[in-house]
Amino acid sequence: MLKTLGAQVKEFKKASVLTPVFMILEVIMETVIPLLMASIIDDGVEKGDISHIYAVGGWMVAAAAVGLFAGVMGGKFGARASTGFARNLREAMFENIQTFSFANIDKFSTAGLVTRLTTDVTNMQNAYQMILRMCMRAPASLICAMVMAFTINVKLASIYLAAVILLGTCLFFIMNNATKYFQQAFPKYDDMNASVQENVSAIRVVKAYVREEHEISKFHRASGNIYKIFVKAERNLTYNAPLMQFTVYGCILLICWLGAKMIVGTTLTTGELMSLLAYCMNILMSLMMLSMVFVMITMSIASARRITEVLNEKSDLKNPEAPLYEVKDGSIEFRHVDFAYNKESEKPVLQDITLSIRPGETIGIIGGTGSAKTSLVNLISRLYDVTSGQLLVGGKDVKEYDMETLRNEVSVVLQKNVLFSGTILENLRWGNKEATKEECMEACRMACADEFIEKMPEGYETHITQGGSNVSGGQKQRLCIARALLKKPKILILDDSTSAVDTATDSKIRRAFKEEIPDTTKLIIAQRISSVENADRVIVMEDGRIDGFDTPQNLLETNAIYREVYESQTKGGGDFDEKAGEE
Ligand SMILES: Nc1ncnc2c1ncn2[C@@H]1O[C@H](COP(=O)(O)OP(=O)(O)OP(=O)(O)O)[C@@H](O)[C@H]1O
Repeated sequence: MLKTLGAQVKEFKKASVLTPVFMILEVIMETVIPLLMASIIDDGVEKGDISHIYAVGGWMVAAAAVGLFAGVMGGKFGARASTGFARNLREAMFENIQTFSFANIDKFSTAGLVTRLTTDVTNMQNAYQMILRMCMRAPASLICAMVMAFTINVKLASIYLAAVILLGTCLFFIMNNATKYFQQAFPKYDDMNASVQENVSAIRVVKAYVREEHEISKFHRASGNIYKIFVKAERNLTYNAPLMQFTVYGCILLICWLGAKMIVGTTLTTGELMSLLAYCMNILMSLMMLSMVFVMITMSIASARRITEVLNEKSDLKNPEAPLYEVKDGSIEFRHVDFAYNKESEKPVLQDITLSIRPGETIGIIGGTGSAKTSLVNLISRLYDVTSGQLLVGGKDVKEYDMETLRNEVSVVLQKNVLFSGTILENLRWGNKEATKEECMEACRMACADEFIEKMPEGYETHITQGGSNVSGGQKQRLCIARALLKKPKILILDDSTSAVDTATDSKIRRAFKEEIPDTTKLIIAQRISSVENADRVIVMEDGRIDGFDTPQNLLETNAIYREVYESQTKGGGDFDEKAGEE
């Protein structure tokens, strides 16, 4: 953990070293000042020596100025190192997250990653700043003040020692108890962020189902859990300040009482008594600082652990050592492929899949909900790896390709497609940043997106809001298809990507594919039989297995599921699940 986090501080090594150095310099000045003050009182004020007051007073001002300078510089370097550390952590985490496979993301959950990138990093930033500024300063100040107190008067200094031991022990138990609660708060932040994220991304569904009250109470629960934890933690911390004050005043009273007696007995001077009182404050302030550092460190351990988990997470999809950078063609072959999301699960989602697809073929894939159609196509671009068996693209195992090369050749229009905030043109160029406007328009024409884009007042410069909420479902799907086409892939996968497009436009798109990208292998997952009936062959999926793989005409004669769905949809117009479920 330390090695991983240490790598992110390297850049700020100088600032990380200079901060404690300046803080110690500040402590030295803080220790010297009461001594000078004692000299002013004993040798200047009491003896009426004005020149001594001026001379020592000058040194005192100089020491205070050096202390001020050291404090400011320490603060400045500390802030630079801690904010830089936080920036590096955020960026390193974000970069590593970009390498994550779907399985890695599933492991952490999106909300969990957001909390780690925000709350946990801020926590580490505060802790690091505190550590740099206080970790050396507080013990140094405590030790210096204690040594000075003992040099002045052993008897009175022993009172400090007793107070430090007593107060230190109390603070340790209080802070330890509070920290326990602080550590519990982070997983609760994950829950709250998950609730916010889910609500915001599904706000339309929430409104459509009038579930605002339900969502509010769900959020209140998540937020309330954090509140409860903090109340418990803070309840512990409320003892700190009164306990400190009580000890400080107690010590001052005792020192004044005993000190006054000693002054009368001439075993102590007034100046020494004043320095002792100043050291009393230094000692107790250092204790307070140490207890805060203790809380920050223990709290940050939980965050550090959560951040390190993300930084050390390696994508379970590895690029081969000597990768292939060229995919020969769009042929696909599954050889006895099994696949499970959870390796420990008893039954794989895909079982013994064996099939072969020729380059340029149009393959329809149909099957009931959960029959593993998406899981099947996700393996082709290595969004997940097969659990057993082998998957070949262009005659080579997908694991032999450079991942970027493979994914550039396999274009997937996901079921849950996403548009980003930006113009239509910018969104299209996500598929290929080099694409000219003409190429974008050509792709839109093929995806039948040109008609509605040209009707928009700003055409291709129309701004899309986040998530594509200002375009209709069908328009969004067509834009996503155009974006996928711009990659000019050897394999194009449409995962239920025309479900919101009317049947006439759907067939127009498929015709354009056949005529204009004949060499591209097309895999079309669909619920509508009309979307696959002109395919070269159709895969019928049933419960993670292939129930049939043939031309639509042959399937009509040989495959009961296909025939039933065909008949029900052409005669009755129902969808796949309704009819398959009636079997
Ligand atoms: N990320 C995941 N983690 C664990 N299980 C998953 C995951 N995604 C899908 N599954 C499970 O795998 C099975 C197949 O899901 P898949 O999405 O491949 O089916 P599908 O045929 O595409 O369904 P649909 O037509 O509804 O999209 C389902 O039982 C589903 O619960």
